Amino acid sequence: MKITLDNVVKTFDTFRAVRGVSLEIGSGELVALLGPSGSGKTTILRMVAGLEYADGGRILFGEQDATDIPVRDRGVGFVFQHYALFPHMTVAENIAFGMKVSKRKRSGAEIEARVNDLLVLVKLSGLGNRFPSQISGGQRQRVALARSLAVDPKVLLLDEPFGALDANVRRDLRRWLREIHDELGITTLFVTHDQEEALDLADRVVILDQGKIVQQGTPEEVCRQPNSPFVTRFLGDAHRLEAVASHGRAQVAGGVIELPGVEDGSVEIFVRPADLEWNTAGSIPAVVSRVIDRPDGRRLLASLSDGSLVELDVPPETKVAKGDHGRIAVLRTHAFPRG
Ligand SMILES: Nc1ncnc2c1ncn2[C@@H]1O[C@H](COP(=O)(O)OP(=O)(O)OP(=O)(O)O)[C@@H](O)[C@H]1O
Repeated sequence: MKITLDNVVKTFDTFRAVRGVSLEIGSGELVALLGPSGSGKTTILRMVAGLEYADGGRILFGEQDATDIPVRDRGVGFVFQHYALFPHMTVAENIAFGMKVSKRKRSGAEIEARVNDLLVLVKLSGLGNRFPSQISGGQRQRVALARSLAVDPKVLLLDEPFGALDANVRRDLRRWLREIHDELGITTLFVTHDQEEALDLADRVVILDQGKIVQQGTPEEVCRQPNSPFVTRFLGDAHRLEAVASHGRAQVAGGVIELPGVEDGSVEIFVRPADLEWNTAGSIPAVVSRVIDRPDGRRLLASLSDGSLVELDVPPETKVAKGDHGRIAVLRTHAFPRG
């Protein structure tokens, strides 16, 4: 089922939470809405679900205006971070609930078979008789997903479904969600404020700020070609330098940064830790002010001659210590004219 948002607006009292959002989610696509707190992600999801009404623009399910489709007929499945399971029902009863109250009547045997299939799908076979208090947080979210899938939704809406879980469980669950999505092919809209989660999971990432879409594209497109300082910073650690570009290069902190294709004038330049190399042939002099060891390498905090501090990653075997003098090579940058 394709979903189209056409210039959708939502105002709470006088506050405009969603300011003219246009977006198409293709049939079978997995799209992440990514943005800081308060950027309007949940409000958009709730409007697609029919839990909130847009006061401007249109939302289409396929070719049909969603306002003409009652909420229960939209074929939408939800999983929310705090959408608790019914505590007095077993896992199997929780999954069966939607089928029992659905307009479409199913026999007891049919429901039981479907619950068993879903338990296999979410890798919880054998746990159907447990109560929610007897399983882990990650398992509960898998039950919540199984419950939402039970009624064969055409669209799946997920609002920070793994938000309350620890980092390792989150990573496992999002890989698993991606596998389930690939198997079932349900059109999915996923809300998160976690960049890594969106980039890891989605076919397409839609970045929101203050109720507006500021960029959308594949994870590769938004990472490699962020279109603004906001997106560059929001997607990950980035150090900001101010400089004046001239003939495709700029003087920065006692060195030179190449800026191919950048127009002459005042620019802000962003560099990520992986964009920099600790290299005797580098152009920018620096002094190591701290070394942080990590499982996959070492992160250096290096001070530049202008007093700023940049972070860069070096291989784990690199011999470097606090106070060492060296040079930094800049491998790539994101530069924007200063308005
Ligand atoms: N029912 C409401 N009444 C008034 N204001 C609301 C209501 N719901 C949301 N808002 C406001 O609309 C803005 C967008 O909220 P929304 O929950 O959509 O943001 P979000 O991007 O999902 O944020 P978060 O990541 O914190 O959940 C916020 O400023 C919020 O305070």
